[in-house]
Amino acid sequence: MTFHPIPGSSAVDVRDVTVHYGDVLALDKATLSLDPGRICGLIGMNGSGKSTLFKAVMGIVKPDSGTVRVFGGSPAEARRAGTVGYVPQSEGVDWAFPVSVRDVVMMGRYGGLGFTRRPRAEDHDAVAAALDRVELAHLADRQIGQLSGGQRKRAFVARGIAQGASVLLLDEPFAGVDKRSEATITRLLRELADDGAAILISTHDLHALPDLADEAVLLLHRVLMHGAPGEVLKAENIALAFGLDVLGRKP
Ligand SMILES: Nc1ncnc2c1ncn2[C@@H]1O[C@H](COP(=O)(O)OP(=O)(O)OP(=O)(O)O)[C@@H](O)[C@H]1O
Repeated sequence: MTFHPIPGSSAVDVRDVTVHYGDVLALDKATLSLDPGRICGLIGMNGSGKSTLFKAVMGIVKPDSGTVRVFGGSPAEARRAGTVGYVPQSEGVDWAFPVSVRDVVMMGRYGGLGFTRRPRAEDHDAVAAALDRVELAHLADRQIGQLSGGQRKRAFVARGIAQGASVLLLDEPFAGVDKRSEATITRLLRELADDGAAILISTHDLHALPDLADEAVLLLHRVLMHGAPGEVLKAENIALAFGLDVLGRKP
């Protein structure tokens, strides 16, 4: 693979990034950087640009202006090299697709090569280890759609683990997820961060954030605020991002 990380650079560096879809402004000079070993919660209302930010970090959406760097290099190359892992929103996945849980996790091993390469012993070992880590080894042969919401998320986290991603992007990982899966995913993410991964999580679950994240970002097309979760989650700051008064005061 042709990805060459630059030592000492941030895991993710998004600088002054603007993205339009036609006339719709999705990101407006968004600036954000994230270091290895850190978990960052991304908070913003529907349509505030969270998924677009993820797509920019994956090199799938090209900014109109501004720059995105992953470990100092090109985001698309980082994704193709397996450096960036993605746990999609449930809505974005075709759950009827005829693949097993093991197949989904194996996809993390193929990178840009597609399915033309036969898995080697080391690929099988990495997949088995990742399934163990998310506590899904016993369900490896099930079709992916035959898992609960939380188990599906864990399967995609396992894909990121199997590919050895150093940047993990999770889009609403706790939506429709039972408490056990939430606890497993939270514990795993902390372990992955302790191993040096940089983790960006979009979530509407504001209560879970202080236990989950080291830092938080409020997004409303722009980055309104980036800091410690306790500070970012203050009612007046949340009100700014969501355009409402969460304390119930009259404007
Ligand atoms: N492919 C697209 N074509 C046109 N407009 C788009 C497209 N994708 C996103 N948008 C628009 O860009 C803006 C940002 O969308 P985005 O999906 O990034 O927000 P989000 O914060 O992830 O929302 P949600 O919480 O609902 O998932 C929205 O106004 C959305 O309607």
